[in-house]
Amino acid sequence: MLRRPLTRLFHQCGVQRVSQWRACHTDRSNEVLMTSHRRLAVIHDPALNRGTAFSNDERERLLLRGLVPPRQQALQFQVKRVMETYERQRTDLDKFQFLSMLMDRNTVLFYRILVDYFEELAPIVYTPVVGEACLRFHAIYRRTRGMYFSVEDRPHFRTMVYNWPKDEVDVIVVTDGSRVLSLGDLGCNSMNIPIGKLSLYVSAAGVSPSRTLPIVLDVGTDNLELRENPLYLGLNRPRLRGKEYYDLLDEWISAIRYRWPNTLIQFEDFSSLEAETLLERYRYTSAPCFNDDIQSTGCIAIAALLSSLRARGKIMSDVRDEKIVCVGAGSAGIGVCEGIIQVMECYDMAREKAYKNFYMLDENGLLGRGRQLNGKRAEFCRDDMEDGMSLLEVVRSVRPTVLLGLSGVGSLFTEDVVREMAKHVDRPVIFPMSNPSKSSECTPEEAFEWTQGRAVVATGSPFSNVLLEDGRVCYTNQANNVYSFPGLGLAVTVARIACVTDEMFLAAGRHIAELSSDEEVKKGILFPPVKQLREVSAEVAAAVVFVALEQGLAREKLPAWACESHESMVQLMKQQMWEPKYGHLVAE
Ligand SMILES: NC(=O)C1=CN([C@@H]2O[C@H](COP(=O)(O)OP(=O)(O)OC[C@H]3O[C@@H](n4cnc5c(N)ncnc54)[C@H](OP(=O)(O)O)[C@@H]3O)[C@@H](O)[C@H]2O)C=CC1
Ligand SMILES: CC(=O)C(=O)O
Ligand SMILES: [Mg+2]
Repeated sequence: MLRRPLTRLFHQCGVQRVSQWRACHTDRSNEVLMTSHRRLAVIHDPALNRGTAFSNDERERLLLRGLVPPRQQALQFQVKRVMETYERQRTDLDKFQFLSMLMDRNTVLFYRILVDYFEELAPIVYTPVVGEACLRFHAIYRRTRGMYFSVEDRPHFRTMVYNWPKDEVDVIVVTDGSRVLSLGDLGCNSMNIPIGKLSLYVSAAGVSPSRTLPIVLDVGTDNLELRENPLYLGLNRPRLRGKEYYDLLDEWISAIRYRWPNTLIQFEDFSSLEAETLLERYRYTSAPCFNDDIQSTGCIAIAALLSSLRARGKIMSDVRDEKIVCVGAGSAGIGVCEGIIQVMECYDMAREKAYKNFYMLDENGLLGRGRQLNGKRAEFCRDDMEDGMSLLEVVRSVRPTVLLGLSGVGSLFTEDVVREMAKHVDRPVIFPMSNPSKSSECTPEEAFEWTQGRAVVATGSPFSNVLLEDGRVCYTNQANNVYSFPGLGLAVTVARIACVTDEMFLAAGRHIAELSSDEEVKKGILFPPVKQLREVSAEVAAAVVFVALEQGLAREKLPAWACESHESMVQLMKQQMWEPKYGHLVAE
């Protein structure tokens, strides 16, 4: 990606004269993989392995003759074989494991099928199945991937970062496993989350896989069941908290920055208090970082809401008139409502006034009069309403236009609630955004049935469209932060963005809202489907880069032609994407 050019192409050289080999992906990113391995070492390195696809020439030069079956096969036939075996896996968890093993075996082949069959495979490597895989991580563990930094490693953080074999890392996704989807504290079992997120950076935005690094911070867990399980792979100690926790995080981030000063860090699935504190602590002081659950979720919610205005025949500035009930006042709920407030501000609404459009509930009901709260939550507290009102009472009294679910609790949007809402609005906007699927506040089927197909629906995990009894098809959307973070990562990598700002997510969200045609949005299709995520990511990346240029945060000098228009910037972003295909092997 706008970096090292290919140096020496060396096809013809004989093996005796060659001491080192370089596997080179002649993809558009001009990425060069270095290796001094030969024979089985090449086959056992997923970044270099190409299994039956090694050419005769490569077999000769890498001393692989006889170590792979004789017939040379093109990638497309490998894809066919892999997909046939994949289809034979019995359960979703079997499919997850099958794909993990493929990822460990052959990077190009893994990403080829992930890109080509994205719609079918994303729910396996990502939500919902990744949740099940985290619950079972200790039981199904096969091979290490990424890095673990535990409390006990603390004195070694600065040196252990050098144990990672790559000098160049574009994106790190890190979790402390304290709030994994809606599954709670899973400690070290959370590793599949950063791995899954990074596989989306690669497949959905063309970030180079060799430049990604998944990390778990093992600061202990309060999940006693896991701790007492002899197969659990994390430390058997309670979670570190307070000053000690933040000191450890400071040391970790300083070690990371010591080796990789410009790498993008994505904070993922930290529990709310830590998520918000860490974001405020590092967002402006340390090179690019963001919190996915707060900021990227805000981005896709902005997109879904603005697009829903189009679906309802309104204009974008009508966002100021929305009455929004948000169930869930954690990092995602706050991130989403904060994002929508920023949109309202864009349409000249004062922030203090904008808060009045929101009604937020937590486990104790409405955040109302007299509730003692800290931080951003306090701003959403309604002094004009009784504290603790139930969701049904709130919906009855407020008559909301929008109902958001970010509670992590399935089935909270009951028939009573949805029918009550639908009495007062033509097209109720219902976004049950919690993950995984069983935590969805309602299913699209329920939302459509209880509103006679009038609802505009977007869920966090994927659900199918719904066929009503009268033959109408009702469309569902996946309002998931996967629409946001891969494109952001591509933008940060290509333009070497120094700092990730809220304005970048805002611009991306507003742009995604315009990607569907009028005809599509009228049907309730709010943005392009996940199978078009590569295109969406290029659009998101372009929108983000323009904000970075405006804010003086892009350190890379981008080609002038690309800066001429949004379309040209999209073009540049597409050109910079890593493509899963075999390049030529070249020698050093
Ligand atoms: N679609 C997407 O892209 C994304 C979805 N999410 C999903 O959002 C959900 C929440 O994430 P996050 O905010 O980080 O989690 P948190 O645990 O921080 O927050 C959950 C919030 O829901 C509240 N809550 C719990 N039970 C109820 C209930 N019965 N009624 C009303 N409110 C309730 C909690 O209340 P209290 O504070 O009292 O405990 C808390 O405010 C998860 O399922 C996550 O997977 C997250 C990020 C992205
Ligand atoms: C999607 C996501 O980030 C979450 O559910 O936490
Ligand atoms: Mg998350």
